[in-house]
Amino acid sequence: MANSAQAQKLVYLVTGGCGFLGEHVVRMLLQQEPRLRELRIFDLHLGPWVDELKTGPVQVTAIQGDVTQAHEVAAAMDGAHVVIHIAGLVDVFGRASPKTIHEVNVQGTQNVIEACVQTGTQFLVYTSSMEVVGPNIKGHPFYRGNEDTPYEAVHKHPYPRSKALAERLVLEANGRKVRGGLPLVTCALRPTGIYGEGHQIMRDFYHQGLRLGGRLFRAIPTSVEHGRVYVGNVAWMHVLVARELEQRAALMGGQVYFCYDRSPYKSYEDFNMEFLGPCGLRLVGARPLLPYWLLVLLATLNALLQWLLRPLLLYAPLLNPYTLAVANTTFTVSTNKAQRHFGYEPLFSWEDSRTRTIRWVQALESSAQ
Ligand SMILES: NC(=O)c1ccc[n+]([C@@H]2O[C@H](COP(=O)([O-])OP(=O)(O)OC[C@H]3O[C@@H](n4cnc5c(N)ncnc54)[C@H](O)[C@@H]3O)[C@@H](O)[C@H]2O)c1
Ligand SMILES: CC(C)[C@@H](O)CC[C@@H](C)[C@H]1CC[C@H]2[C@@H]3[C@H](O)C=C4C[C@@H](O)CC[C@]4(C)[C@H]3CC[C@]12C
Repeated sequence: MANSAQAQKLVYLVTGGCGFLGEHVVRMLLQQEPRLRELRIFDLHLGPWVDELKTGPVQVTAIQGDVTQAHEVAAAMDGAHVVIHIAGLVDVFGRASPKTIHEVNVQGTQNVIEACVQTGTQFLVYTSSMEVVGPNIKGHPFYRGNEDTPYEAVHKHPYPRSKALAERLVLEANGRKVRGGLPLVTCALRPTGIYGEGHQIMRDFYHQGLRLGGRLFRAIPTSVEHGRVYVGNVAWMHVLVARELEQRAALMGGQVYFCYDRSPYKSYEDFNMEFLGPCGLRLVGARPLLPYWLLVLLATLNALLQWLLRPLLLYAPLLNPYTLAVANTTFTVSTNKAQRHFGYEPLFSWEDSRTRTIRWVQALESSAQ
């Protein structure tokens, strides 16, 4: 989109801008936000691709930093009009300690909020998660619910707990006075399971299938629906919210929005096969090949092994008691709150999202050969 000089006046800060979702948000901002003068990409691990972005009309500033370090966040925030806070430890596999997950996801978010107040940044978009809601520890299904659907959100696992605490901090900060006396306007976006180019778990499933002779073995009943949303549509919703938050502060401030598109409702495994099937993998079994009690036993053994091996090496398989429980609990959303509040419509159709993801997996195939 042509950037006229007078329109380019805003400075955006994206934390976690080099991650799976972050990279898509960064690229979407450069394509779709004409008011951008400077885009600051703040991440613990900067990607080499960031340098390629520095040739355009928008000033792209890569900042290697840690959201747990308040002074680093404040320095990156100084002069920014909007912050999109994506950085987080997405760990349900026991790779990081509960303390570290809390430090990054909760304290890191608090540092972002305080940096907004100190520096005068007035608009904060937070990437929350469906897991703030559920599935809960009781395994209650959430069937095509929306932002107002009653549900007992009870968490024990460090990751969902941290996302729920962080989201609450963000929503409670809405209306606080920032430097200069204006109110902080915040909102939180809750993606369900994101898929698309760069999704590490999809990559893991693909490589697992290659190792097993092109086969994956069904573990989850086909009847269990799991909400999924294409990364490009999640990125688009972030861009749109960041753009509309100023004009619609009274309506959007302090609100949560599920991220959704027209991706079909399926079991987690059947949904993955939409992309892995065309790339030569086969899902064996019309129903789970093992009884649920045996899967629970195997998941528990994995957790025990992880604990025993931790002093020697990191053993973090996909199957553990938490991932099995989540995979086995229906959690889908059906809402139009984002459309009603700020005119969101998915930018990518299901067919386009599927094609783009298949092409990405196929590229993995060629790089694996
Ligand atoms: N992937 C999903 O299915 C999904 C679904 C819902 C919500 N989310 C949320 O979206 C956000 C991004 O998730 P993702 O899947 O892109 O994960 P990711 O791990 O690919 O990206 C996270 C990014 O944050 C950075 N980061 C981690 N710790 C940091 C720190 N201390 N300081 C600065 N940067 C740090 C990482 O380097 C990485 O680039 C997370 O907040 C996650 O909770 C993800
Ligand atoms: C080994 C089998 C049981 C296999 O089917 C396990 C799948 C399991 C690894 C995934 C099933 C559901 C996923 C989670 C869901 O998509 C939502 C999430 C919220 C987001 O904030 C972070 C990622 C995740 C927790 C996601 C992680 C993988 C699953 C548990």
